[in-house]
Amino acid sequence: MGLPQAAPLAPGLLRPCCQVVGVLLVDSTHEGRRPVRRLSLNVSGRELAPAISIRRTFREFWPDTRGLRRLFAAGVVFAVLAALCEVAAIRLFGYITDEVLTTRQLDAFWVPAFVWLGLAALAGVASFAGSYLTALGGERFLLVLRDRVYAHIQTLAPEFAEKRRLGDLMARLTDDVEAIEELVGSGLVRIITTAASVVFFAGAAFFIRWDLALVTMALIPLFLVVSKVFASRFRTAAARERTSNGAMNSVLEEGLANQPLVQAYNRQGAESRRLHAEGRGWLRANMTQAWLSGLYGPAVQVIETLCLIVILGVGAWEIASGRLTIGGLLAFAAYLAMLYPAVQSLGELALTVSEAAAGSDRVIEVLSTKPRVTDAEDAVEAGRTGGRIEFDGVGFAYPGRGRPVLRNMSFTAGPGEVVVLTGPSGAGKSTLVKLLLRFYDPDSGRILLDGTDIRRLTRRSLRENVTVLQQETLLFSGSVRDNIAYARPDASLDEVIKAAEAAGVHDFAKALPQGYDTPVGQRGRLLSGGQRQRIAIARAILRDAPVLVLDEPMTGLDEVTAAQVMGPLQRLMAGRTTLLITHDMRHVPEGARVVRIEPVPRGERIPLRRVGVPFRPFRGNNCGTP
Ligand SMILES: Nc1ncnc2c1ncn2[C@@H]1O[C@H](COP(=O)(O)OP(=O)(O)OP(=O)(O)O)[C@@H](O)[C@H]1O
Repeated sequence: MGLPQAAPLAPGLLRPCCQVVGVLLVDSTHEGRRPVRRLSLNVSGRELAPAISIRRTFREFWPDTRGLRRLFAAGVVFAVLAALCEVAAIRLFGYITDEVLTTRQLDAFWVPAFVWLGLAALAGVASFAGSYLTALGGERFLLVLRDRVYAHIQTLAPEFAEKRRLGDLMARLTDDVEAIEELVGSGLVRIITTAASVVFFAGAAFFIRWDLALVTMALIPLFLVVSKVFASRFRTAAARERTSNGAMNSVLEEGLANQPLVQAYNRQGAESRRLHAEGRGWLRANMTQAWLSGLYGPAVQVIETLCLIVILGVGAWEIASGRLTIGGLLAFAAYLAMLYPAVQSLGELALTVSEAAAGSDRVIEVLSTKPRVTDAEDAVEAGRTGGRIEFDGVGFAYPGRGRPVLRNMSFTAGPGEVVVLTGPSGAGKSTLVKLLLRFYDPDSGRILLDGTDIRRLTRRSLRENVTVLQQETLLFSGSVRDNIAYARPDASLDEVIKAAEAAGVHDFAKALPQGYDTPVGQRGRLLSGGQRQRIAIARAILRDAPVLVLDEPMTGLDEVTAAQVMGPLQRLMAGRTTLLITHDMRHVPEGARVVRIEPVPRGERIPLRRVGVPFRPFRGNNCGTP
């Protein structure tokens, strides 16, 4: 968001002439640029954007413009061509004034008039081509950037997203990425073409009368001072607007995502008031921007008027003494009428650039977050394993938390076996799964898959061997078929139906309005809990991994539904290594081995993370078989 644009650079060749013919020769096209209303730059906290480094921004993102630089270069060339046409057209206007209007020689009118028309057409085409190519380059750059940031976030453990508010991450992937584009892509084109326009219009004015040009150029710093005075205030107002916009989006996102909770607890009024309070903050921030925009235009107009009055005064004197023609004066004034907005634009660009760099800081922060767990350099592909799991003296504390969650945890589970992990809430059962999937590595001990330490395997191949059925069934908003095939997008419809039959999905899916193509709604909310669970089981069957982790698979299901799910679950478990996390021993299959996990007592500490250091046992063991 920048200050209101004082005047577009290449709005058409007639504009300068209209201004010149007008009484005050003042550019009257000032319009407050409506602030772009985006998602927030900062949703997670109230602090404004951190310090910026433009050089760092270019170092980080310039390589992403590879393949697009020709588009940007062509954008510059066409925009510069359009500006040159403007320069030539103004010159023609001066010529027509002196050779046709003053002398009343109508014959001399036609040639310059047609050339002028030709220039207007050329400028129009060049201007169109310039803005189209720049937009194309800019949009493609955005695509590359967004893909890159999103792909990076996907390499980070789920903890990264869990610790942040969704709105904040969304803002980084949308607004902030856009801000970078405005600096490194189209912004750069704008800077170059605006600077070129300044040189052209100033050069043309100097060409007509260098001494007069020097006098009027002396007033240029006034524009820069005004821009500077307004810029800092505008930046603060814009940052505040983004912060309150973000807060508002967060309230909206949370309120809509938790609508059933809001309505069940009769909190509709409270949620509306929360939105209203944030909306008022947004309103205030926008009003500050509005009055700054409103004031900026007239302030600039006064300076422009002052400049043009000086030109007219000095010009009249020069004409009277025969050193300047009327056409020369009008062309001179027209060049200045084009030059001042261009200078002003440069001042505003500094603001746009600094704002854009603020957004880029937030994206760089994401990109510089390194995954806690990476593949070892000599990591090997696991291939399809037998699925034998061994936890060998595993100890773990979440980063930043001194107190360990797991301590000296040992157990094994082999193919065809069901190991039930049970214990009080918070004992660390789900943490075991995160370690098994290598979202984290243990601080001590090791986890083996078919006898190989999982730190020696690539994460991708390790995870291909493990299927997790989460406590909260996770579905996407696609169709029933999409959700089952998520496990293997290349699966045929027959394979999907086979998995669906084994999971008890087929009967209810057939009865849905569009069968397997019926949308399941946001997070599968158009289905019942039991149906969602069975779709998740079908997905797991289709995936066919040797290790299966069931995290409270019956949570939220009534007895009848739980019984319906039990059959498909047992089919799914058959022949696999199953870790069943549950508090509810009613659904534990016969012959299952039970491992009870106790919370680590308070006051127990864990040595700092030393991956690869031989295991040193702690006192006691928080794992046992009851
Ligand atoms: N990302 C995290 N960062 C820090 N602490 C965490 C994180 N996730 C879980 N914890 C903490 O680790 C402990 C164990 O959590 P975990 O989810 O493994 O327990 P659980 O045995 O699965 O509990 P439940 O039966 O209630 O699901 C808890 O005290 C929890 O607060």
